Amino acid sequence: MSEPLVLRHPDADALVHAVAARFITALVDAQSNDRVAQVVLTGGRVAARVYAAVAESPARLAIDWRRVEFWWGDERFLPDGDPDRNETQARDALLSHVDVDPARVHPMAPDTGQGAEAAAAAYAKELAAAASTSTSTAGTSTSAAAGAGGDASPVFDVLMLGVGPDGHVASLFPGYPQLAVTDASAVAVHDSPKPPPTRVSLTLPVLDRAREVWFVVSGEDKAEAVGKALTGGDVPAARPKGQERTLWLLDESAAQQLG
Ligand SMILES: O=C(O)[C@H](O)[C@@H](O)[C@H](O)[C@H](O)COP(=O)(O)O
Repeated sequence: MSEPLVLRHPDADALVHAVAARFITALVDAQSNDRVAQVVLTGGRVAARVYAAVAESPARLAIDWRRVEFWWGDERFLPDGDPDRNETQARDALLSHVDVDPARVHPMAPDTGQGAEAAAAAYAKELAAAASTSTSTAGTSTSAAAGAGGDASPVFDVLMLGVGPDGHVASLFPGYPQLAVTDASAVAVHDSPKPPPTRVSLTLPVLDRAREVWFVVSGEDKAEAVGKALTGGDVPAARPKGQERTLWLLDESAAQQLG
């Protein structure tokens, strides 16, 4: 597990474009090792700006988008196409603008009446299936990472996370039971303090399975959560760590409690 590296940016615009450049470079680097790049997207306003900046960057053409596997760290459990879904946001800002392989885009299921628990179980199976087919041979993704229980998943190259003012990441909220789940890769969340109330989220063991975990945070309303997370405070954002790197990518507003 890697210790956090904090990178500060003058303002939100600089942060968004620096993260977009880093995202593009990370995908190019992963593909230069003859691997399918595995990325986990997040929701939220900052993430949407990063995706749009990637879509606008001429450097995006350096990526073979058909050899990028897209996952989500969490999803708002809403009907398909709902503008508040993280999938809708990512498709509108980025995925619809580059030549992705639809078979390599793995959204969490929308609300079709089956319940969030079924959606979480289905995603866990999808992650496990991807883990079982991941090999180190050329042209496919990285070696799998089998979890202790039902939390197998591929090894992700980049896992992006936003952070809430309460220190939540993905849809893992302070004091919620999902933080303690270690025998499943995805869980349903009910009564979320951040609307909508029902969500699906990856669990902490899976978030830790990324080579790099990136916290992308902007705004003074996040400063307290950032300060707590980086000083061992009891917030969910203090927990995820990358296997190789853990980056806190902040604008000065979000970093103001770091001194
Ligand atoms: O579904 C969600 O809402 C996100 O996954 C959530 O974890 C988000 O990343 C943070 O709440 C930050 O959101 P903002 O960037 O909009 O503040």
